[in-house]
Amino acid sequence: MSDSFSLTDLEAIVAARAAADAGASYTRSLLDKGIGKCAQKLGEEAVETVIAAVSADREALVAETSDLLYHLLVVLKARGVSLAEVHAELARRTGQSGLAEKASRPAG
Ligand SMILES: N=c1c2ncn([C@@H]3O[C@H](COP(=O)(O)OP(=O)(O)OP(=O)(O)O)[C@@H](O)[C@H]3O)c2ncn1[C@@H]1O[C@H](COP(=O)(O)O)[C@@H](O)[C@H]1O
Repeated sequence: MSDSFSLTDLEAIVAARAAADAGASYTRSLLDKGIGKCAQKLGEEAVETVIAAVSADREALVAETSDLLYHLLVVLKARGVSLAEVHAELARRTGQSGLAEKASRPAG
């Protein structure tokens, strides 16, 4: 399973669990607390990922990145944004260097 498991699979799990009973699902209980709590958890996991990266703890970095991606998908679900929209934006950006994009921005 892990070989083919993707963020799209996790997005589908989050969507299914959003319709579950809050007592049986962390996802549903988090969504019930509102976008503020979902976003707070995302921020916490981002900080924990940064700490794992800086401390060069490879195992922790994998674990914290997994928490971060899960909580990102919960926030996207809370805001009704699909992973397909994110994929489309990433695809739109391919072919342009990040440096070229930065240079094309208005000064300021
Ligand atoms: N990938 C995850 C995942 N990653 C992290 N977490 C949970 O995120 C929570 C946050 O971690 P913390 O250490 O901050 O926990 P905490 O202090 O208890 O959290 P809060 O009380 O602050 O919310 C933990 O309870 C983790 O279990 C996840 N919960 C669910 N999933 C996926 O979602 C699926 C559905 O889960 P349920 O919605 O619970 O059925 C699971 O099978 C997984 O595939």
